[in-house]
Amino acid sequence: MGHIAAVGISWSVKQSRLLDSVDLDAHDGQVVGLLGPNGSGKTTLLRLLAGLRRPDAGTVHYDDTDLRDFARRTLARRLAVVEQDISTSDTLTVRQVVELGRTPFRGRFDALTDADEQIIDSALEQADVADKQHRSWHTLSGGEKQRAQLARALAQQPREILLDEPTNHLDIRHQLDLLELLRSLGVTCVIALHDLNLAAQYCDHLVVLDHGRVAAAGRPSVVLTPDLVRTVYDVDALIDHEPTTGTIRITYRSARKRTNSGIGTPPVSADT
Ligand SMILES: Nc1ncnc2c1ncn2[C@@H]1O[C@H](COP(=O)(O)OP(=O)(O)OP(=O)(O)O)[C@@H](O)[C@H]1O
Repeated sequence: MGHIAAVGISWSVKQSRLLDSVDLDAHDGQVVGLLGPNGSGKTTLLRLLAGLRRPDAGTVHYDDTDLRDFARRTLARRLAVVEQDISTSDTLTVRQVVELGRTPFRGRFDALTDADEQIIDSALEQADVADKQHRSWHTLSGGEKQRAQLARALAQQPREILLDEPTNHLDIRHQLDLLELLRSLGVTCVIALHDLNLAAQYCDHLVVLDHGRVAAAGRPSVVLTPDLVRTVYDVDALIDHEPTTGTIRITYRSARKRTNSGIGTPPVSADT
């Protein structure tokens, strides 16, 4: 369960092609990082994977089922989406927001069951917002809202989760907590990320977009090369392995420094 396969996805607005023949494969329980500079097409691709937009070409399958064949409610019973723009009614409490995660499993006028309440309690705990559950949504900080949205997604007990930069408001402790939690769930995840080091540390597989095309895809150790970082991000980087864990480690160096002094070479003083 939980295989996402997108093949040959293209999408255009007016004359501009925002995605061009993009493939993305997320196997059961894999954490797939979606990387790329601002405007490279990450959010657009996630929206197409979520069925919020229809591709002009290509297909998306969840296990053996074409996304186009899912009833909305059936899809919502397996797929959770954590979007970047958090638009939730200000009048709700945090717990009420998280309760929304149970909507696909309830009749319109059904009360929450004890089992629902337990799932909600557990989601609030996992996302570390249990102590905020009775607060009004609008009183939360950006990072707390982001964690509460994660709790709502977890309350869906999804097989797959799509997350658009879920760590951008989080302090480092909560960034690590979130990625470790996602890894431990065994749920298939596609996560748009900007932090290449976190991607290297927590993702099984990476897809790097550049101007709407896949620039590279594969294991982090294969994908994250100085060449890739230079070509896609226009940044010079030193890439080595963290000595204790062996994880890929990226140290950024600006292109200007390289031009002046060369990578890894200290600037030459005028009087030497
Ligand atoms: N509806 C639209 N009409 C016109 N252009 C659009 C539309 N939606 C997205 N774009 C453009 O498509 C490109 C890709 O946008 P997208 O939001 O997918 O990028 P992203 O990789 O998620 O960027 P970021 O890292 O900044 O969040 C951008 O140049 C954006 O301006």
